[in-house]
Amino acid sequence: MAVTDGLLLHLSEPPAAAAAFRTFSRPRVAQAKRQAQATKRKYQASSAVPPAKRRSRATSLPAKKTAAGGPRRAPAGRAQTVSSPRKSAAGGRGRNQEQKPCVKTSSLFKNNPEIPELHRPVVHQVQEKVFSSGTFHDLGLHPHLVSTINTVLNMFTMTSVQMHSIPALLEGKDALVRSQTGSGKTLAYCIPVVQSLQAMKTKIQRSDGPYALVLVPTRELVLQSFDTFQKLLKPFTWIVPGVLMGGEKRKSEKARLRKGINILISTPGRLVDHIKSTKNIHFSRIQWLILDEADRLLDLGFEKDITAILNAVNAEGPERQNVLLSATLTDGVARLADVSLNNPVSISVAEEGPALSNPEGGGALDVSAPQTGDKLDSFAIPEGLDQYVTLVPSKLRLVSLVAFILQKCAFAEDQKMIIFFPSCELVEFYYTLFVQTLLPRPEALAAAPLPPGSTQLKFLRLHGGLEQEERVAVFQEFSLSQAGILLCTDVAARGLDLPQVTWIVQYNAPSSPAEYVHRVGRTARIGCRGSSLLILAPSEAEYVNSLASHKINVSEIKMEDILSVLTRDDCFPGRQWGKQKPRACSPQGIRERATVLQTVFEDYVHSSEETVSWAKKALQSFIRAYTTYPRELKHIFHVRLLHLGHVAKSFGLRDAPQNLGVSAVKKKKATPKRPDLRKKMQSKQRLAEVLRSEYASGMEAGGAKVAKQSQQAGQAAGQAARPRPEPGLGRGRKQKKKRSP
Ligand SMILES: Nc1ncnc2c1ncn2[C@@H]1O[C@H](COP(=O)(O)OP(=O)(O)OP(=O)(O)O)[C@@H](O)[C@H]1O
Repeated sequence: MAVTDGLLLHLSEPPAAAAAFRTFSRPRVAQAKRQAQATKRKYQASSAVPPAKRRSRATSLPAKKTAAGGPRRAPAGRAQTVSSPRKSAAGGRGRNQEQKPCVKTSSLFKNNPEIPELHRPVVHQVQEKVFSSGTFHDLGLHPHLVSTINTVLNMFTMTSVQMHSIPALLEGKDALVRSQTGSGKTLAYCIPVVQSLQAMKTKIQRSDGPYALVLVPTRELVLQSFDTFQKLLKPFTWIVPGVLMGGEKRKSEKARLRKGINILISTPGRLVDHIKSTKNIHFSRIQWLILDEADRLLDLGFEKDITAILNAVNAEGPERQNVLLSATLTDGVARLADVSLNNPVSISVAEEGPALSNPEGGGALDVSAPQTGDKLDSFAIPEGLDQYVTLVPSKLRLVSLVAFILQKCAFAEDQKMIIFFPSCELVEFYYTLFVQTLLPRPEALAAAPLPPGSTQLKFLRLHGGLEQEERVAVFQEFSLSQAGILLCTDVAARGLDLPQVTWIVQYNAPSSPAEYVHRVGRTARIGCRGSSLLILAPSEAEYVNSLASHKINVSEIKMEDILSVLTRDDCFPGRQWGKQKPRACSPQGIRERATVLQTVFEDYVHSSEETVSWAKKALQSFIRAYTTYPRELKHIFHVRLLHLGHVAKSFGLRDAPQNLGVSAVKKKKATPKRPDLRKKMQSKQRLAEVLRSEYASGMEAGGAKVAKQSQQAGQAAGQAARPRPEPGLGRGRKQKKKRSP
């Protein structure tokens, strides 16, 4: 296994950060010449320090001793309580660095791969007009419902998707609804459901049980949809909405089901659990079946559960209306809908091309039979969304991310950023690392308050491995916050309506263009502006073309522009940057400070064996996630293309762990006779496992969920050869009496 270009420095004074600064500030004429000639970008130029191995022996000290001591800081607030290792370590905005006699730092800017020029094709994004010219008054709804929409929700004008969906659904049609993220699809189905149920001739009784069943992929979405129904139902108190979702006590859910729920909102896994184990659940009066985020619900991770639910509903239920909604209803879903819905209308607000004609009508409406083909492969992107990509060598990924956080959140007020990671373990790792190294201790803050114009960073994290209570608390805290940085998995990618998010950062590329669209769709909602940044390694640059083939346009931000914030002395208050001032914004100054920052992370990670092994596990999780990219993206994201030593740097590890790649290789050797089939199965199985664990029903026992999940994920590869369950909807359709999606 390749080892990173480690560099050992023996220093008594000044402290570690300053030491790194000095090391990297030597004049390098030869190098400058090389730089001028090279086709490489200037930030990849090597440092002229001697190779690590030549210098290391005499100066090496065990990593543990090199870490700065100091009292441990109690993290502020509930959401910052973490279970990860938290030994005293270097770092922390404001932490004293003076104790460090010796530090091993690394040449971040050496031996990096060339950053290619990004020739991105310019494509015309599909766009939609968010608002229509119609008002809720125009729909002929119950006057109390209209006044609730106006006074409680403070909404008057309909969005385009609402203007077209609500009348169609009120006419009793099945529908496939596709419109961009943040365009108001939730109300597009909630309003017709409430209008139709309140108008029933025989007044609904609570004990009647469910009339409407709404399925969504995550618990947060359950709560969000429930909240909307609750508000709309204010004047119609006899109609009772209720939720079933993982993480809650099954007993109390059973009691609620016994009392009666008329509009039942649930995640698939939890509902299946109740179908199997609860006597009081029945679907004999179901009139509405809504699948929000339908493409996610119908894909690999949920097939089985949805099949079980459809079988249960079809067995009992009368004729009902079915509605599928998503910003990314794909070809497969449309075909499926074509054969399984009853004469459905397809409502799509999207319009091809840059200009929006038909401003009066609320965007081009396509109410037709479900479409297939190219049109469905291109997803509408909110007009107010500015999308960026940056190419960053693996070694520099961590410092670049942190520089970006500092640039966007430390010097501007009211910045809300969501950062997507590929697994729970990665979220936990970076969350703890950032809380431990980037936040000032309270006593440091008291002694030296933040410089004027800079903002205290606040980190939160959300993923499927957290206890339900904490998930709800984090979701609410981030929703209500004016500012903050939410580190999360794709559990937050779908449907979440978190107000005023200004930046979406993707630390890894998502596994499909649809997931990309949903992730970036957490900002620029309902006509607002927002921005997104996708971080790619140089070897992953081609992903930009893949996005372009789905009509997604991204502009490049150069890594050096991101790193340049580090030359601000106030960007990392309390940190000793060294006695010399860096040459303002010079490439050399940027390199020095990036190295200082990297040293902070490496010191923390190498402060104990426990933290090292924790970082290794996070790295392992990253690699595991990397193997789950689908076949069509494997030529871009293949684990063999990763330089593990360089990737290790982005986990604060100085060297690549020796045995990490081996497991993957070993598994390949245990190949059955059909490698083509086996490979396909393996990656699909892994993806399914990841999805299942991420969107789990929450029925598993409480306790150390994060640890349990990582263990499960660890087993996923071992289960790779297990046959995939039968595709659920096909089976469901055969067994169904009438119609089902
Ligand atoms: N007619 C309207 N006028 C003003 N605001 C609205 C209107 N309809 C919905 N909204 C608001 O727009 C935001 C986005 O709505 P919603 O979450 O339903 O979008 P969505 O299309 O379901 O997005 P996603 O595809 O991401 O799930 C919400 O805050 C909602 O309250």
